Parts: sequence; C-alpha cells; structure tokens
Amino acid sequence: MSNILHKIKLEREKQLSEEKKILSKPSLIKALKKDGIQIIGEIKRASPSKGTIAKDTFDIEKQLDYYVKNNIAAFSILTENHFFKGQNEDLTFAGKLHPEIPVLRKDFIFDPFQVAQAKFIGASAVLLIVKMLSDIELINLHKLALDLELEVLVEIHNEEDLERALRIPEIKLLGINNRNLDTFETSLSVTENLFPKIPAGKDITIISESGVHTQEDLKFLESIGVDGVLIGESLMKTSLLNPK
Ligand SMILES: O=P(O)(O)OC[C@@H](O)[C@@H](O)c1c[nH]c2ccccc12
Repeated sequence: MSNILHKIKLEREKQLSEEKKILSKPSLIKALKKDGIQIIGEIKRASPSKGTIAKDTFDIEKQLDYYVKNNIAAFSILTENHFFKGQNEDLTFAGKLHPEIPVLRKDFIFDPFQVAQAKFIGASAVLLIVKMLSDIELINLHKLALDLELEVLVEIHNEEDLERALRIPEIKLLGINNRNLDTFETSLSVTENLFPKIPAGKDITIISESGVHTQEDLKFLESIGVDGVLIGESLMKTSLLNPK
C-alpha cells in the first residue's frame, strides 16, 4: 500500500470506531446471562395462528413501559407487516424510548439487505429461522450479522434444526420454538426434549419461545435450565407478570 493510503487508513480507522460506537446497542446475550430466568417481552399485534391479538386500544408505549417495569431483559419486536401487523418504526421507537434495553428484530430474514436494515433501524439482534434457510444462507447471514455487530438468535424446533444450527461457526444464541409451524400447536415438551441435546461447554445461551402462559410454565422452563423465555401473546393479552 502506498504511504499516503496507509496513513489515511490509520486515521480513518479511528473515526470509524467512533462511528460504530454511535450505532452500538446493548447486548441481548449479556442481558439473558443474568441470574434467574430472563423474559423477552414481544410486541405482537397479530399472528397467522391467532389473528388479531392487540386490542383497539393498544398503546405500544404503555406496553413497553409495562415490560420495563417488570424487569424484562429485552424486547422482541415483530417488524413483519402482512401477517403480524408489525413495522420497522415499532422497533426504532422501542430502541429510542428505552435505549438501555436490547431489541430483537423478529422477522423472516432471508436476504442480506434485511440484516443490514436491522442494524440501521436500531436492533441489537436478529432472528434467523433454521427451517427457512439453506445451510449456506444460514452461515452467510449469520456471519454478515456478526460483521455488522449484531447478535443472532438462531431458531430451532427439532433435532434436525439443531444439528444444522450447530454447524454455524460461532453460534452463541439458540431459541427453541415450542410452536410447530405446520399445526400451530405449542408444547413446552419441545424445549424439555431438545434442551438436553444442546452441547454444554459451547457457551451457547438458550431461550425457549412461544406457548408460555402461566407462572407454572415459567417455573417449569426454569427447572429445565433455559436462560430465558420469549413471550408474546400472554403478555399482550393478560397480565402474566404483575398488573399493568
Ligand atoms: O405469542 P407466544 O406464543 O408467546 O410466542 C412468542 C414468540 O415465540 C413467537 O411470536 C415466535 C417465535 N418464533 C417466531 C418467528 C417469527 C414470528 C414469531 C415468532
């Protein structure tokens, strides 16, 4: 490299690290590693299995405050519009209102553009659903996210998904989805059965997703040993935590 290019690069590196700091977000994994079972509270206005979930009076600011008051570890914000009535603006809003809380972009990601977009709308982490992606897509999208300083929640539902997820280099965060996406049925036994098959010692943070409705469900999942749970419907519809 010519001398001047080398000098410019050194100078530019300093400025770039400042620019990166401006976009840096709190870590979802760190938040999940705290003692006790951690809760990720989701903003889910609707879903293909339940139809409309949010009442007409739904106020996202109030809902986020309710989560924060009850010490949730992170927000999960659906940004898919057609089936889940989500929007990118919800995510940006949550991140600006509570900058200390990590935000997971809950969406159906298959295009590298969506990963970059997650960064620029303010996410701490993105979801990759193993079943939606080929091995090569999984590995490439995962790497792109890490390169952009985003964390990745890799979602699995069965042993085949788990095997494929474990082939992703540097996998750090796994989500066991209790919902069967063909039947929409949820069963916590999905977590009960898959959790022991995840190799210990790889330092993988593990959460259980979907179908958590009661304090007993929470206790059961805590007894299995997951680091956290992701809850949507029950938090949107009822006061599963403390009264709103
Ligand atoms: O509303 P529930 O049953 O608490 O589920 C929340 C969350 O796990 C669910 O919304 C979900 C899990 N994986 C997903 C992937 C895409 C969209 C949504 C999801």
